[in-house]
Amino acid sequence: MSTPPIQWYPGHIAKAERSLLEQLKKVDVVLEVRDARIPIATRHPQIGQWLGNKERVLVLNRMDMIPAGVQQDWRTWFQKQDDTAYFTDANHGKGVEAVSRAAQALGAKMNQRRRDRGMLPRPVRAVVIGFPNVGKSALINRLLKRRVVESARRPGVTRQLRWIRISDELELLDAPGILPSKLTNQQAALKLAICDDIGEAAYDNQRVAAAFVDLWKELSEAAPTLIGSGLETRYGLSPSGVTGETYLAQLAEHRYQNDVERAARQLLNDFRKGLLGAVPLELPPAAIAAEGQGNPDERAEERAEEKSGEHSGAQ
Ligand SMILES: Nc1nc2c(ncn2[C@@H]2O[C@H](COP(=O)(O)OP(=O)(O)OP(=O)(O)O)[C@@H](O)[C@H]2O)c(=O)[nH]1
Repeated sequence: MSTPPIQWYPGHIAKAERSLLEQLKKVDVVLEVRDARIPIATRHPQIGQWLGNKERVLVLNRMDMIPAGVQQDWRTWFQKQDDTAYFTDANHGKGVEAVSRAAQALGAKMNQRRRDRGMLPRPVRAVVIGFPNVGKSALINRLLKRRVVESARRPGVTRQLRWIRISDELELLDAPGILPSKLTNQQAALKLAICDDIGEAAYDNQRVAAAFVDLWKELSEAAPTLIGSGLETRYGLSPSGVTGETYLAQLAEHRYQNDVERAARQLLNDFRKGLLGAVPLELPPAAIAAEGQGNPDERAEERAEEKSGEHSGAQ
């Protein structure tokens, strides 16, 4: 039997979960950050259970990495699930003010409840959580309007704990909570790996890059105008009619002296840097429907998965 494409280090996963649970104990509100390119895969299946009754604000970061029309379709899709998605570009501070206002509004609600019970109001305590590398530190720095947390390209750089006051109504833990990236859903895990949101895990670049091309093709068939022709434009090679594995071999032959590993790394890096265009790896049903294509069964499955997860915790 061949090895699975992604392998996690059990010690790292257990440690991430322990420190996340510690952080969650201290807060009233959770700012859950997901990657706008993969808003479904970056929803941890256990999130509802971890959040319990805590209020949460849903942030879809890296909005600059998907087309504006797809953002709008996701917004509508989340609204239909009785949820509100706040899109941000934490690198440039876009959309961050709205996230701050949403967290403070939840704080006002909390203080009303405190007053009703004869207690004094206090600032709401919040923490930013999400998978590795989704932009948590960048978002914290933007919320605080200064740099308190290291934001780096390598996953897994954030540590230690302090409260930082954003306003009279809101305090933030300066260290984000990192969601353990171990997922039983291999397709979702592959998307995390493609987007570099997987943290301390070992994976086979060539299998991940081939899976990326296969996914690209699948999405191109469902929504050609949204995915675009970034692969062909950048490498002079079209993925149509070949498997991801063959595409990678052709790319290696065409550009990298048959070095398939180098081709795989380059392909993944180019995507992660946005050099293949603003390409979403998951699409809301409306985006697919607008192009009159797609796989309705898969969409229904995604909807059901999101719904059951969002409602399993008392949110
Ligand atoms: N294009 C784009 N890049 C972003 C955005 N937000 C963060 N980044 C970049 O993504 C990388 C990771 O950002 P971080 O803020 O360190 O992510 P993190 O979630 O704190 O990462 P860990 O500490 O590894 O869990 C950095 O290179 C950021 O500059 C965004 O909205 N758009």
